[in-house]
Amino acid sequence: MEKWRKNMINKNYYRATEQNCWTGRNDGDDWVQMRWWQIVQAIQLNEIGKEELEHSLVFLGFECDEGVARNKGRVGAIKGPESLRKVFSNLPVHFFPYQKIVDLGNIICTNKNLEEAQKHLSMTVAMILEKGGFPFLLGGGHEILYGHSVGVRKNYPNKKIGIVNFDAHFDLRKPIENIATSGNGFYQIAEDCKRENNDFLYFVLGIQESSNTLELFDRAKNLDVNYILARDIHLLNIEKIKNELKNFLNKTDIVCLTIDLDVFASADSPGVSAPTPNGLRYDFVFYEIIKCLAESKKVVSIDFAELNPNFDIDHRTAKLAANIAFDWVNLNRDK
Ligand SMILES: N=CN[C@@H](CCC(=O)O)C(=O)O
Ligand SMILES: [Mn+2]
Ligand SMILES: [Mn+2]
Repeated sequence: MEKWRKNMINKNYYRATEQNCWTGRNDGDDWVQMRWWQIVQAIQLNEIGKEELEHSLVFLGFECDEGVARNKGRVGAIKGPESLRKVFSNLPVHFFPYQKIVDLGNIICTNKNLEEAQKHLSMTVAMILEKGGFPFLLGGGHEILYGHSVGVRKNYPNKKIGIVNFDAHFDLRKPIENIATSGNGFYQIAEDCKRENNDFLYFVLGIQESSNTLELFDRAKNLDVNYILARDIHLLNIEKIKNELKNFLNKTDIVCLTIDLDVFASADSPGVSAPTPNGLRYDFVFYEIIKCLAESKKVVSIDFAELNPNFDIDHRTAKLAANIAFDWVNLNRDK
């Protein structure tokens, strides 16, 4: 029996999604009338065969905010996956029959054992990739990133893996006694890279000077992190940003994309642990960056992190994430 399958039969870290959680407005059954809820197929982890994930976008939730709690943030991201599924449900289908969507359910962390939950996440991500799917991960605190990236590394041990992060924060805190949090995922990855003799290829866009200490800036410099401040992400700089991103992408074979929703302005994205009043907008510039990533054809997986429905006025943050998801799928559809 495959290792991931054996582990998943122990249900401590996994909850399947019921098909009926995918529901929404019904405009009819013709494919030009359809919404995502009508095409998503909920499949239990232990039921899948190879053909079911091939060329599929595969949702996998990470019901966890233990990393946020350990980082002294506002908890609530454990309910992020549920909220994301709700807003994704009503998105119109602009790609059928090009794109199949599967929902594999959630990795859960109900016992504070974050490290074990991250292991299960990584195992499942590796399995999805191995079976030809595109992991589309629904957080969860930004501790989702570590499990995500370890899973990608498992499946691609010899590739140059770049990580592109949209975030107000570097997430380069030094772990105390090896404890994972939502604020140290990139430090953990940097350490792994050092140990395994891999390049640490990290590009982060949207950094706020006022949300990161000089120590973190220093660490970013020492680790050769490419970063662009939120303040420098605007129309006048668009060619420069795209060039920097393309130069980074050229150093990589494949890329994981992670979107910490606190990168956006808190007016648009209030539902996070650490809101950012002067964050990014989802405007033309952000779309151009996403388009540049899609055109590279190097992105193998995505996660959305830090959605905290407790503070999400009008579901603004979840809907913003849904818009990114919508654009991402349409930018990548086969024409
Ligand atoms: N995931 C990262 N979170 C931020 C939290 C900042 C805050 O709570 O204000 C960090 O660790 O720096
Ligand atoms: Mn952040
Ligand atoms: Mn983060």
